[in-house]
Amino acid sequence: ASVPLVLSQHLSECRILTKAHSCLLFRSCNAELTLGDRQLCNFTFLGPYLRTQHSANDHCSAHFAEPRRGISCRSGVAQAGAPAGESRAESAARRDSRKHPLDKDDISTHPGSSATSAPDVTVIAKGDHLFFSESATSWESLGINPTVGEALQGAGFERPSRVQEAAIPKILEGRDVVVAAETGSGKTHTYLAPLIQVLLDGRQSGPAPSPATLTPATVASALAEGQEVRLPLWAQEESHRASAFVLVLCPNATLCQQVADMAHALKDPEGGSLLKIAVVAGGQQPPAFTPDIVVATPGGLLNMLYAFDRKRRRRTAFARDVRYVVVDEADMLLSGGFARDVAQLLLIFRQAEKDLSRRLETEPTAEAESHSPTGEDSEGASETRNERSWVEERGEEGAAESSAGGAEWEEDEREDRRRAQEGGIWDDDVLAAEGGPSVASRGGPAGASSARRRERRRKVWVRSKQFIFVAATLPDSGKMSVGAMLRKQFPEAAYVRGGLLHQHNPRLQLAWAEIGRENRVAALMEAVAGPDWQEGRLRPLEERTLVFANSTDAAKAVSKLLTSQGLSPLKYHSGQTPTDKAAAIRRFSEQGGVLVCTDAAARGLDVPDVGHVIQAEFATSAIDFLHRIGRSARAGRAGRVTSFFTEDRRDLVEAVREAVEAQEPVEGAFSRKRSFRKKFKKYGVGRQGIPNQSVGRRTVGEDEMQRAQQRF
Ligand SMILES: Nc1ncnc2c1ncn2[C@@H]1O[C@H](COP(=O)(O)OP(=O)(O)OP(=O)(O)O)[C@@H](O)[C@H]1O
Repeated sequence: ASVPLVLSQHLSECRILTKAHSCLLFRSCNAELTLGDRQLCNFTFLGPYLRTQHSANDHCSAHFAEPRRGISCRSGVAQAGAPAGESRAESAARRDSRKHPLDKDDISTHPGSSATSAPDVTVIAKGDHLFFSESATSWESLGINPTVGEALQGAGFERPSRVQEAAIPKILEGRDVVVAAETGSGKTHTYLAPLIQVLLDGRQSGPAPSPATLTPATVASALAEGQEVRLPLWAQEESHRASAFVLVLCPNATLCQQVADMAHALKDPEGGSLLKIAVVAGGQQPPAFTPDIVVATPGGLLNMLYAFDRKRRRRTAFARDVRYVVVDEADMLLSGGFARDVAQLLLIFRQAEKDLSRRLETEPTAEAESHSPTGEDSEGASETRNERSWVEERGEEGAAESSAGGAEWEEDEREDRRRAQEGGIWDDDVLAAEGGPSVASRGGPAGASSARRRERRRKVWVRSKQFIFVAATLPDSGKMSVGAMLRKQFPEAAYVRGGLLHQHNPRLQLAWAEIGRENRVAALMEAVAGPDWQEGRLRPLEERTLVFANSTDAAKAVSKLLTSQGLSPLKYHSGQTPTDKAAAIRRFSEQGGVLVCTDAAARGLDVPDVGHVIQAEFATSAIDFLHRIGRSARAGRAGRVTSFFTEDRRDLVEAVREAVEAQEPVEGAFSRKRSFRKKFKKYGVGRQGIPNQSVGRRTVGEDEMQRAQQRF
């Protein structure tokens, strides 16, 4: 069992590099570094890092003094990170010249997780369109334990997908990970499986490891080196391990429920769910139990955290106990209308980490019993786990409190939002001054003036939370792109990039047709119902069909049109209640047929065997195009797409089509929108009159039909 040891550029840090079983190594242990027969030093294994001040050369090996979990002894050959004799300036120049390897085509792993080495990026081979990993890859070989492995197999997942193969070991290492991979590649289980395992491990492991492994001295010296130190779950006090939970953020209630259902489907041998899962979306009350996984929309979560909570215990306990934060559909959640809410949440979580870090540097144990993420919860510190639970804050008591303390919480929320807006998670320099008042304890005018007195805070702190960002599209050009911001804010993150990221899936057959007002109804009906529809011979649809329109009105009009022709389409758009939307998805999954929808259904929705995606109106951006077509050909299946477009979308379609036909990423078209439409508006080209469309059968009045056509 040889484990390569990699020494970083300045030989101040060693990192154990293992492919398959890396997770098993991330236990507390002391080890020694030797050079030939000579012992160089003893060192402490801090999470994924080994730290030593000593230089070494090619013949270093690591010996673990304390066997853990069946690993008796492992050793390996060290490779110097920098060529012999290279000066600091030379190595810096070499580093700078390195391109971010997200663009590479072949499978390649770039080890190194410190800020001084190349980013760790795994790019799944471009030429390989398979969904599954090599047959030799098993869940076990990725570090998944038998409990979770059997649960995955029980859910029908015999072996990992390629994205799972690449990303699960990195997540198990406890590092921040960015997974950017094509639609339908299995990203949800990529984070669910390892995080469920880590939580189960945390619940089951025995007493906390000796505090000697993480003393203020070791922490301070590690931080003094200017490097990140991680405090993984295993290194924390048992009570904190027990209360740790996973948060998954998703853009809407449907996707929250879908993730929760996927987690629920992983069963223990008795048929029960492995963990307790709660969905927090919309105006829902917090769950009546203490969940292990919370799947939430940003707005729903903020509502829960800021309402009915006079003593702020819920927010404090939540920020302290959330140890794993997954941002699904990260490009959407970190930009546009969601950005403010998500930045505010991430700011609270990172502030909790920093406050804990401060305590670790001064207090004598691995985690101070009384640590308080936002520095405001002194009374909560001595409470037991159940008493501290954020769930306890729900219910009538909270509702009664709301009228008394409402203004205060609103003040808190305003302040947190202001900070998030000012720069928040995207600008560390505005984070709290060392030793200064906490985020949430600032408020009102006093808070504003203390904010002005903020000092520059050191950027290195003990990391106790793990952040995972997941996306099927990740715009990465320009300083303000989500990709660039993630690189800046999470410089140590490992990346996994799908081979077909931002590309059309070759298992999808694409058809394109420019339509005008005169032929659009016929074209749509033929695409949905087949060429015989004019003769009134409507056959039952053989494949699940999704029809996209660009607005709720257009979706209603298309739906009416299809109904008028004898079809019974289901609908999914933002004009419906959450219950109606959930019912539509359920029926579509169970019975098939046609679902007419807006982009509300474009992202993340996983309905098995959608055979045909029709764009009755072409997407307004290349990103939406990728998400829409990604509802088909999921998990290695095939599918087809019919895209209708009108003249005003011609340039966007051309840009997308060119990339698709060249089998290249469509990134170049990401910024193209409705330039033709804008031109039309600008130069005053009016709408054409709408000629009567002769359709095969009419069950609605002529006027109504005309209105429907006009909107579509
Ligand atoms: N290892 C596996 N074996 C078989 N099926 C799998 C496996 N992993 C995931 N799947 C299935 O693949 C489908 C797509 O998975 P998932 O929804 O996680 O994709 P995704 O990458 O998140 O897509 P999107 O970007 O569109 O959200 C799901 O039906 C899921 O159950």
